[in-house]
Amino acid sequence: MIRLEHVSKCFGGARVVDDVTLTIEPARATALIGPSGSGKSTLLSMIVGLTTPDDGEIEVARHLLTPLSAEKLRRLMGYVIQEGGLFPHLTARRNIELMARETGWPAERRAARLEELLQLTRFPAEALERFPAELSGGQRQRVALMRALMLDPEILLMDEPLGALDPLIRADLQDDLAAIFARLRKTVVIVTHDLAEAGFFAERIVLMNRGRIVQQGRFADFVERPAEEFVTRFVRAGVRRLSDLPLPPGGAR
Ligand SMILES: Nc1ncnc2c1ncn2[C@@H]1O[C@H](COP(=O)(O)OP(=O)(O)OP(=O)(O)O)[C@@H](O)[C@H]1O
Repeated sequence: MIRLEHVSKCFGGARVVDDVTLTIEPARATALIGPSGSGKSTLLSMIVGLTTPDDGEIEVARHLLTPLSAEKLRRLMGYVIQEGGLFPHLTARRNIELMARETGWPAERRAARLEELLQLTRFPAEALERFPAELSGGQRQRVALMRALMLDPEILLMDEPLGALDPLIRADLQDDLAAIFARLRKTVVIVTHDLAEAGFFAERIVLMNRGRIVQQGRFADFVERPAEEFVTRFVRAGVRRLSDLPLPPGGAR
């Protein structure tokens, strides 16, 4: 479980995360949505301990996140940053194995875990020796996901993992990611600015605007009980595209 209590962050005098209190339930996916600049990435970066809040408290797996505890707690979290963040001078294999090598995993253990991940993400083994620039956008995202999952963290944080992909590859990866989330049953927080995508991946959706949470709940709550005019507008903009998406595993949206 992840718990945020009255968390705020300012950059250059602007409050980009403003008094956010939020509980993220374990073993399920939560989508963090909102327009560009609403503070989603900053919130994720604070949860993973890379950005320090100015105010408030964050607890990860019942441990208080502090500059001292951050490094240890980060081991519980796999983090996929926007655009994947792969090291361009390392092959796909080296990118994926990076943390396991640093942690001192022997070669057999790394190979066994890599094999599981290749199956999970449907990544072709023969592409492991390629560099990120030699992979397609969708393959790069699969590599970034494998890297985040290598140490089998309890929590998976993904910042716009599908943002830069063309629509067909995006739809493929949406299907695969939804299936992976359902299979792994990890605590997943996925950032998107797309309501349709949020509804596809996550039972629980948290909508942010200007650094604040304006509403949280299921997709239907946003449609049937919008908390304010902004939610209605956001839903209207998103719903036009929702009918284009396949149903998630289990059927209901
Ligand atoms: N390191 C930083 N220094 C200064 N300003 C920052 C920094 N990081 C983020 N900001 C600002 O904070 C605000 C929120 O940014 P953030 O990236 O968290 O929003 P977002 O909702 O994730 O947006 P997007 O969907 O475009 O990624 C923006 O105005 C951004 O310019």
